[in-house]
Amino acid sequence: MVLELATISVMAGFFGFTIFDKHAASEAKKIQRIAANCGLSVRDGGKLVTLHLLRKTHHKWGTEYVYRLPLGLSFEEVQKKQRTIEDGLNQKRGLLDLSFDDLKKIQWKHDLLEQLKNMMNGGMRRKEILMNYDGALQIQVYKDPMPELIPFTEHTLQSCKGWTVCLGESRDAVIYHNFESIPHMVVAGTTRYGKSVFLKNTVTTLLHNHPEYIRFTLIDLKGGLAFNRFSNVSQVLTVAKDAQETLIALRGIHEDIKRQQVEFLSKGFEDVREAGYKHRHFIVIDEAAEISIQGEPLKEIKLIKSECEKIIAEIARIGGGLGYRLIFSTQYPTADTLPRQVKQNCDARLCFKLQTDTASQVVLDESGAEKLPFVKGRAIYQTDRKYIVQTPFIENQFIDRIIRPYITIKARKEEYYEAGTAKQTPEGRSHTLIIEEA
Ligand SMILES: Nc1ncnc2c1ncn2[C@@H]1O[C@H](COP(=O)(O)OP(=O)(O)OP(=O)(O)O)[C@@H](O)[C@H]1O
Repeated sequence: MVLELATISVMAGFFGFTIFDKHAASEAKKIQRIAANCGLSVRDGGKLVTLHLLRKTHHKWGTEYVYRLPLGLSFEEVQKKQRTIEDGLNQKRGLLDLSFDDLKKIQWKHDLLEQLKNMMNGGMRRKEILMNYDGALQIQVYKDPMPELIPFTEHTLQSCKGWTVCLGESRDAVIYHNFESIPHMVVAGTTRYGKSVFLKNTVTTLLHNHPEYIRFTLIDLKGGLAFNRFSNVSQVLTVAKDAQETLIALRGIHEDIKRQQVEFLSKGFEDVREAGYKHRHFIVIDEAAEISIQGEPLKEIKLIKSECEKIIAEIARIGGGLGYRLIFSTQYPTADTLPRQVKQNCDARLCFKLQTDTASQVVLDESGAEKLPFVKGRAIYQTDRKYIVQTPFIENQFIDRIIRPYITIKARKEEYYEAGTAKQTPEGRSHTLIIEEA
């Protein structure tokens, strides 16, 4: 350390300045300067005013700056410039801009000039920022970027208590979602950013932790590939691969919900907890846009999809208290593919990178998901609070090892769920796919 400090001083002398120059622009001022330069200012009494620093707090992860916004400037406008502020903070215009933290990252045995040059170009460990607003603008500047890969391990599995699943690591904590507190979830994100992997994390965790009480209906409208490995798990009632199979499965669930509702009413139970029911039925839909009626040219399929949408909305609306859990995943979030009733009743949202601010608004009611970095597994988890998480990556071999004890070779699902013919379901129900115009 002494040697390092000495080297810094020698270098400082070499470059003809003092690194810890108290006149060096502070990060707080730099943010104000960037804000003013990129138009985050308003004219007030003939003067241009921008963010006004209220306080700053140092944390072990970095620094939080709290600013007052001038009247006439909204948080939304500031959010649009998040990337500009982040880029500005990572730009080193001169050695004066290097902080002590930057210098601590230097590897003294390697080419110093090369590393300094790299730092000046914003290279090495890039700083990231997160913005929030609660009457004042909070900008958290993180010293280090988040990890880009968090493996899903035995420890991840063991750490999930009750009906929780691990959503990943945020800046300073491991974040879990509890399906007992918030029964339904929307998962959204552009293709190849981690939705299916998260759904597999969830199914594996819940199966491992509650094999005696869990039931799954897996609706895999991307060809059945993602959930195929779960199809012979005895707790999986069906893996539906198209609109017809989905409707048959959903009708069965709908009948159960209605029956259970009547039973609860007659017995005076408010919900599953009061009734002491330990079973939970998870309905996981991967690529829900495939059952949206929007753009469906075939009349018969349109009727099927329309009924699917109605039942899904009903599950979201009344299923929670009866032990049903909906996970609704889509890569195309629009007002059509994410029905209002589903959105309103899904109080948890996990949103991977999206392409546009509009798509982010549909899922989160605010922009932000389009600004996530191009990192697979990076997502915004939103309930009444908001976190940025790196979701754990689960290997297929790991899943196979965990689910092996629950696999039974069942008769092919088509025997139960053949479209157009009445057959017995694994639960002994009889279903005929008759489509009627509403
Ligand atoms: N949490 C993660 N951490 C690191 N890499 C991940 C993570 N999740 C996914 N990936 C990588 O991204 C790839 C695509 O992930 P996934 O299949 O989950 O995407 P998706 O969002 O479901 O895409 P699509 O909508 O096209 O099906 C994976 O094969 C894996 O390589």
